[in-house]
Amino acid sequence: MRIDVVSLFPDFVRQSAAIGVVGRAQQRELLQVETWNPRDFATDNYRTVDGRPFGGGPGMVMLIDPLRAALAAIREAAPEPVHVIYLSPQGARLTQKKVEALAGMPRIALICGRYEGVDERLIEHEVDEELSIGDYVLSGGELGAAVIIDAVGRLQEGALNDAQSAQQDSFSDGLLDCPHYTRPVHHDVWGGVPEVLLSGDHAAIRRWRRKQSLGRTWLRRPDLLTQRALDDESRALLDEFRREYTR
Ligand SMILES: Cc1cccc(C(=O)NCC2(NC(=O)c3cccc4nocc34)CCCC2)c1
Repeated sequence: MRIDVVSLFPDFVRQSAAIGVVGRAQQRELLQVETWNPRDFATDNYRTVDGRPFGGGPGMVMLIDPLRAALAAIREAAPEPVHVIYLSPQGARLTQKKVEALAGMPRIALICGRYEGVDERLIEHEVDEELSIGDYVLSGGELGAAVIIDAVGRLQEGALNDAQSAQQDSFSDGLLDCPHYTRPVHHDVWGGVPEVLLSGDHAAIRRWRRKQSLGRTWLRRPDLLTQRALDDESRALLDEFRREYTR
């Protein structure tokens, strides 16, 4: 999969995609991330990329033409069609379901806003969808691009090892993770590790972890539970957790 990113801060995007799982996916050519700076497509001597907003008011708006020229260069760089995403607080909230859809595409382009954003006509004529990583104020869309690159990159076939795949699967079935513990078995200040994890009874451990995931999801993110049906075993485990919890 190829991801092209349009950003005034290409180094940030490139460096964040060069580490860890995504960095290795790039080295193994499971993923290709290219960055494009609109400033390189500005035609005036000052390499202008922003303009004053019509209607007045504070701040600047990113100009259409440098962005449009960068997108044209992106399209020309490879034959496959490009799905163009503008990272924006006005976008639909990014979900794992959306990430999985994007991960199956041959190419996506990510446009990162700065200043007050981009000229609306660029969005109307060049953008296929707007996506948001959350409801808070950011300085630019680059963190959104980094999130998409990571979430989509790790889903490329062969990118994850078994441990990482297991972690991926646990959230992918829509639940929060269970608690994790490591040595020491007894900590002088914080006590011990749940006995079942030391028992070697792998069926009981699996059951305990599933019950913890269900219980923590119920306690902390009940909204995630309404989005998915639970099979009989999970329903029984959650009921058991809830009975113990309210005791
Ligand atoms: C709730 C709210 C209301 C109004 C403005 C803003 C705001 O933060 N405006 C600033 C910009 N924000 C983002 O790009 C951005 C922000 C948040 C999530 C995102 N997911 O992708 C890109 C995202 C837009 C132009 C430059 C940065 C936020």
